[in-house]
Amino acid sequence: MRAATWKGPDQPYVFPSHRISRQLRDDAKTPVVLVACGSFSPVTYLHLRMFEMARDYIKHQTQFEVVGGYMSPVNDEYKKPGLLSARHRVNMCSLGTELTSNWLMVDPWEGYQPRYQPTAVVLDHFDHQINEVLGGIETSTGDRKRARVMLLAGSDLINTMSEPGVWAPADLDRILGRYGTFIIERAGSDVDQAMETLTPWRDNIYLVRQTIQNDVSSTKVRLFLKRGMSVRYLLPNPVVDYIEANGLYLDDGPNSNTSPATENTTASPSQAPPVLQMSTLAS
Ligand SMILES: Nc1ncnc2c1ncn2[C@@H]1O[C@H](COP(=O)(O)OP(=O)(O)OP(=O)(O)O)[C@@H](O)[C@H]1O
Ligand SMILES: NC(=O)c1ccc[n+]([C@@H]2O[C@H](COP(=O)(O)O)[C@@H](O)[C@H]2O)c1
Repeated sequence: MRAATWKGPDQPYVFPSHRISRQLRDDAKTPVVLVACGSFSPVTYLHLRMFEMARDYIKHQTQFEVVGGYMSPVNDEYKKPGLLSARHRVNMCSLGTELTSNWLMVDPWEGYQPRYQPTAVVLDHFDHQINEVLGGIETSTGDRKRARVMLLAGSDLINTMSEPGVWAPADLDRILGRYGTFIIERAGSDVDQAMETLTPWRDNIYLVRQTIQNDVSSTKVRLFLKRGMSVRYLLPNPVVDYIEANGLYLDDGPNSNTSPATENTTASPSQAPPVLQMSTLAS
């Protein structure tokens, strides 16, 4: 197995690139690398499925060609409720991607940093690694094309982009103007309203509808685990085994009374745990 296990910030960092397609299949297309930023505490099948939905959409409806996909688990300093250490989250994402997919990877870089890294900085990191360090993607004639790094996110995340104080305006301009995003529709998040505020960047925002609705969330999974209920078939089996072997999520975990922190900004009220979901399960 080639799963990148957590080595810790003291070990030399190596950018994972073992599953990047280094050559374009269709020279006319623009290579794209999908990057999902999030807590992944723990990673679920829905997180993995987001990449497949985006790849199908890209294949059938755009002039892009997907050459790689990454999960980037957020730094511990994000301090969101239920956020387990980056070590465990990276290990779980590695098990989930390496054992269930042939193209997805996990980058531990965010977790290795001494502090929280805003999403714009994370996308800059990927852009640098793929286009400067690796030199982009080769065409059939041996030329090299820059890959577009694009954010992959659920519609709840895009909704926070229209809320004051959560994202620095310069960061939004970099994320949506320079990079762009694929948004996976999420039940309960009205994306149309958010899109109105984001119209300056609408050409760089692609909305992917979920034709088979799946509303698994990490919050619900954590609640099941805390109550001793099964989460099998909501997450990849190796991740379930890892959680059991390490006795994870048996209590509320770290940051249970805090809101997530972002570098430049105040925390978003919408990032608090979903009260409706909690109370629905609390009977
Ligand atoms: N059911 C879903 N539908 C669409 N997008 C989702 C879904 N679950 C998670 N995502 C997206 O996956 C990314 C990472 O999510 P995150 O790790 O915060 O998962 P989560 O399940 O929302 O976590 P939590 O329940 O802890 O808030 C975010 O962009 C989020 O919008
Ligand atoms: N200002 C910012 O860069 C900013 C604001 C809010 C969320 N985020 C990112 O979005 C992701 C959100 O993850 P959660 O949905 O788990 O809270 C995290 O990776 C976080 O870093 C970034």
